[in-house]
This record gives sequence, C-alpha cells and structure tokens, in this order.
Amino acid sequence: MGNVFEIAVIPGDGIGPEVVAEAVKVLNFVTNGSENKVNLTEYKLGAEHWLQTGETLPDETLEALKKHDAILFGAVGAAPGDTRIPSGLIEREMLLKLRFSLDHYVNLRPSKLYPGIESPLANPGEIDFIVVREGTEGPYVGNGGSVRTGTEHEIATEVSINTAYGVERVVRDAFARASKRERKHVTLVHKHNVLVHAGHLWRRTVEAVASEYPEVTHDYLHVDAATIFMTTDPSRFDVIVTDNLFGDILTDQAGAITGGIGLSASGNINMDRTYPSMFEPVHGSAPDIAGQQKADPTAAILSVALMLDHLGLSAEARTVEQAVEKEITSRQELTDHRTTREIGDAIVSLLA
Ligand SMILES: NC(=O)c1ccc[n+]([C@@H]2O[C@H](COP(=O)([O-])OP(=O)(O)OC[C@H]3O[C@@H](n4cnc5c(N)ncnc54)[C@H](O)[C@@H]3O)[C@@H](O)[C@H]2O)c1
Ligand SMILES: CC(C)[C@H](C(=O)O)[C@@H](O)C(=O)O
Ligand SMILES: [Mg+2]
Repeated sequence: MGNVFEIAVIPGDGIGPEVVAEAVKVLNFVTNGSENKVNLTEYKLGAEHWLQTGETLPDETLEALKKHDAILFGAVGAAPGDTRIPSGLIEREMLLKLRFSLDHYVNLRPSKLYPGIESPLANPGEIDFIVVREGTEGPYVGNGGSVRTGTEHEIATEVSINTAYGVERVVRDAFARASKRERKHVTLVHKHNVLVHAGHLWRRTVEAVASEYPEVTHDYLHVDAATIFMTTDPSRFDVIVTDNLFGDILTDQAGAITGGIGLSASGNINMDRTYPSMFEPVHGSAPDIAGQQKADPTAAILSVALMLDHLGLSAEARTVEQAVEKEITSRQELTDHRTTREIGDAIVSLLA
C-alpha cells in the first residue's frame, strides 16, 4: 500500500518558476505509476507577490504550509538594484521566516564533481562532500539594530546567536552522516581564533560528540583557510559542519568548483519531523538570466532527489540522480547549450 505525499510548491521569483517547472516534471514522472503518489499545491510567495499584494508570508499561509509533507522551493528575491523592494525584506520575512518557523536546523548542501563536468580548478581531484550548515542561528537571526542611523556616529550590530542546543544538534547530525559515509571524516569550519565565544562552543561540542563516534575522524579549519583548501585541495573534504553564515559562503564556492551553482542542491531539514522540510537549489532568483530559459534546472531537480530521500523514497531518489548524471554526460556531446526546458525534458526522457 503506497502513500500519498502532500507537497507544497513555491516557485518564487526570477528563474525560480523556470527551474521549478522542470523539477515538478521530474517529480511527477518519477512518482507516476509507482505506488507512492505526490499531490502538489502551489503557493505564490516572493518579491513579485509582495509587489502585487504587500504580503511576505502571512500566518495563514505558514499554517497551511505546515500541513504538507515537504516543500519544494525555487528561489526568491529581487534584482539587487530594484529599488521598489526593500533589500532583505523577502529574504528575511519570507525565506528565513520559513526556515526558522519550520525549524530547518540542518541545511544540507552536497557537492559532487560529476563525470563530464568541467571544474574551473586545474586539478580538482575527486570532489564529493556535504556541507551541514546550521540553519536556524548565527548572525541570521535578526538580533541587531542600528542607532544614530544615517549619521556619522551610526552603530549597527548583527549579533551571532549560537546556542549549546542548536550547535549540538547540528554537530550530531554531521557526525551521524559521516558515520554512514565511506571516508567518515568531519571538518569543523569556524573562526575560533577571533570569534572566541561562539568558536569555542562549536569546538567543545565537536570534541564531545566526536568521542561518541570513534570510527569518525575529525579536524578543524578556520574559514579563511577553508576557502584556500576548497580551491587547492577540495577532495580532502567529506563532511563539513559549520555555522549559518560560513555555510552560506562556502556552499556558493563549493558550487563554483563543481561546475556551477546551477548544479547545487540543498535541503532545509527538520530532522525531528515536527514540521515539513524544504528542498531548494542553493542559487537565487538570478535576475540577470530570468525569463530567458538559460537557467540550469539541475540544482532544482537534484533538490527533488534530496526530497525523495527525506520522504523515504530512496529508489526514486537514486533514479533521479542517475538520470541527472546521464544527462550531464550527454551534454558534453552538444555544441549548443540546452535550454532550461531541454535539460528537464532530457532528464525526464532518461527516467523512462
Ligand atoms: N534561496 C533563495 O531563494 C536565494 C538564494 C540566493 C540568493 N537569493 C536572492 O536572489 C537574488 C539574486 O541573488 P544573487 O545574484 O546574489 O545570486 P544568484 O544565485 O541568483 O545568482 C548568482 C549568479 O549565478 C547565476 N545562476 C544562478 N542560478 C543559476 C542557474 N540555475 N543556472 C545558471 N546560472 C545561474 C546567475 O545568473 C548569477 O550570475 C537576490 O535577491 C538574493 O537575495 C535567493
Ligand atoms: C537569500 C539568502 C537568505 C540565502 C541564505 O543566505 O541562506 C541564500 O543565500 C541561500 O544560500 O540559500
Ligand atoms: Mg547563499
């Protein structure tokens, strides 16, 4: 007896609707004919929606979203120069509000250099690591303010919040994931030589949790040095655990070295399953290429694979990943770039 999974779909802004259309095609195809079904409900949210309605994320919408089994998210946000929308409004009051309200404490961002993908690195080696980015704390929580705003005496703060509870649960998740991987290695990335209070909490937590996982090795890198190794020796990484802001920055870099941000998937995961998890590409709304069918939908499609895994549909998840790998290989033989739709169609045809 199969299940029916209720999936909320939030296409969002810019290339969001374009890449989500392809991801939905793949999701429908891979579940069609299987005993597990998906029932999709679309929600209009984002910068365009705010311009039309003045709404960011109304409470009723949040409550409705909570009733779903998972959320498939595209991207939100305006072009940096768009003065009609206050900078950060949609990111904070819609996207981060969702991640915080649904307690998405594990922001899982895998990076893999697929065969046939060209890395900008001269000697990329084998790249296959995951970043376990803390998703609900750090400098993202909005604990700050500005006094004497606009004067030469302005003081602006953005306080990074790190709780023992929040750090421990994400560090535990990283070690648990590492213990199931071949190399079984965790790298803590922080900056405890300067950010001593938060840094030492992270460090002590890693040491304590590591003692429960004797089979998992671990090391530490300051975030500045981590960016060096991400470029010179990325194959050293297996599982990186880090705070919300460092994880944001490192995962864009990780995308760049593995062939581009258009391939980077992510899951905002509530491991306790008290609320639905949300799956989305790492990239944003890319206003520079929006509406032109230039966006690579692979990140959104691989986010569907992460979602299927989370829902317990691992056979379907592997099917999607294998079709993506084959499509990436077949791209190399083409002289023209595939459009967003063509990539989605090619992946669907490889699922058949
Ligand atoms: N999760 C999200 O919704 C999310 C994530 C990041 C940024 N944003 C928002 O998106 C807007 C634009 O941000 P940005 O320009 O800093 O980052 P971005 O990720 O949207 O774009 C950065 C660069 O990558 C390219 N790119 C992104 N996705 C691509 C894809 N699928 N295929 C090919 N190229 C791709 C873009 O064309 C651009 O040159 C901002 O409003 C930002 O706040 C939202
Ligand atoms: C848009 C922004 C809030 C977001 C983040 O910083 O987490 C984005 O950059 C991401 O990586 O998903
Ligand atoms: Mg980011």
